Amino acid sequence: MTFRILVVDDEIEIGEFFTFLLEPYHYKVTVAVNGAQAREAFKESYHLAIIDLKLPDTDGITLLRELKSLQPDCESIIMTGYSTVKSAVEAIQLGAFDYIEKPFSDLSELESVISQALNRSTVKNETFEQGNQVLASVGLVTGPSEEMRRLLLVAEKLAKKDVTILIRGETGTGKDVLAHFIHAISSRADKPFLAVNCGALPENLLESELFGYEKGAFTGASNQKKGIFELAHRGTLFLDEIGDASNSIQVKLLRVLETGELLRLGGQKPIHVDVRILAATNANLEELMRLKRFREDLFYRLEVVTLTLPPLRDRKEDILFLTEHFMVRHFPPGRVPSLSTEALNILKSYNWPGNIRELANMIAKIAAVCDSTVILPEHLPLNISKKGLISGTERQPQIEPQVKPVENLFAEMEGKLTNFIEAMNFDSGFDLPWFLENFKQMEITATQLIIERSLKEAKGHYPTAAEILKTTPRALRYLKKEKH
Ligand SMILES: Nc1ncnc2c1ncn2[C@@H]1O[C@H](COP(=O)(O)OP(=O)(O)OP(=O)(O)O)[C@@H](O)[C@H]1O
Repeated sequence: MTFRILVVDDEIEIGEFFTFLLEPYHYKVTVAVNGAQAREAFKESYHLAIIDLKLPDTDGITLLRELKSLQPDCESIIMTGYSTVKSAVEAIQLGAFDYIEKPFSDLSELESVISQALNRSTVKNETFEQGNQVLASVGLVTGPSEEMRRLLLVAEKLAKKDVTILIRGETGTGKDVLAHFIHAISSRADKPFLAVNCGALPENLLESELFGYEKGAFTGASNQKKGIFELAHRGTLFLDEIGDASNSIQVKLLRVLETGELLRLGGQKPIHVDVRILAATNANLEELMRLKRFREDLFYRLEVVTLTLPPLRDRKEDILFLTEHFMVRHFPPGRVPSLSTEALNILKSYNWPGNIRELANMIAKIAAVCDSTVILPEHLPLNISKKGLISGTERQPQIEPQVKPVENLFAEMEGKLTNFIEAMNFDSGFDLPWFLENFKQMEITATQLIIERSLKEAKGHYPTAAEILKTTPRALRYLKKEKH
């Protein structure tokens, strides 16, 4: 079979190059040097189109769209330079098979991408198989949600490219598991994957954790220690909660990202590191940049490509799948219950501020107390069944709240707390009484903040404030005095 290939690039040499590269395979290569010629060429049918993103009279994305609508079976590969990687990702989302970066440094890789694209129907299944196995090995479950499927497809393509990826999404949407997936499917899979939570450690500890230190760099530095960047050499480093990194850490991170070199604390000699960076955040980095709390230069370095995980409330079709997965995980084997339609409907109408983490925790709690063979609405926690039922039975459209519901606070705090506690060092013990005492202090602070807020709303009028807080003026005065 003779494959017909269309190459669209304004550099004549590129067209000549592909003709030279592909003719020995007896492929028929047609070259177009601009959009007009490409559109003329679209009158013929092709098995594959290799399209440059930047063209004098149009752009590759527009051509790709037109080609997809005229010849849906024609595969496409996008050619891009470093500055246009973002558009290449958009092309993959539009259904392009892959993107290749110019200048071409590895001809065998180029040939391999082309032959994979030409054999897509068979290769597609293999890639999917591989993707599925890796998904299972990192514990990433997904259901029929089209948005997740597309995101994972793009993640899988990008995983192989070594580009820096910024993973965004609300707390508990699976940023951490997605980072594991990207590493596990990348060419670095057999090298280390190390993660550091930029919000969990005080600045000086984070700095020595990331960059290491030389002997004598500070009191207590009795030995030289490698930082996590060095330990992740040739592997992947996952910078979680990047929005929480201090300014000085941001400056140092930027230096490593720009130069590929770091200095240990107290060190003089730059150390070269080859690390693929994945970063994650649930913070509004644009807002942090506006407030000058996040550096723009670091932001643009990190978000070469952004993958945004949808909140669970926007992928309700996955709820059944995820719930069943967590039931299998948390219930004893042979005693995994089924989920009643009523309970499922409630889960689908709840808005899941803590996303998949909240769903997983809920199932774990049910598993601890319930030995029914069917999960019914009464087995669900009250806060979920009440909210779910209201929006479910009244069939109200799910309107995104303009103001944050208090459940979001708890879900976000639980997320932070889980990450923080996972990152803590228990080597020298843990002072639980001190910890609990501080926690009580937090309760006092929260109470005062809420009282102040309600008094502000009530313009200082205690009875109104008490009404807002569903308490009595007397109790309010008492709390205000007592908890100071
Ligand atoms: N697609 C998924 N399949 C199975 N489990 C998942 C999935 N996504 C998330 N989880 C589970 O939900 C919990 C939270 O996931 P993860 O830590 O990746 O979220 P996150 O977005 O990084 O949260 P945070 O912003 O709070 O750090 C974990 O227990 C994880 O195993």
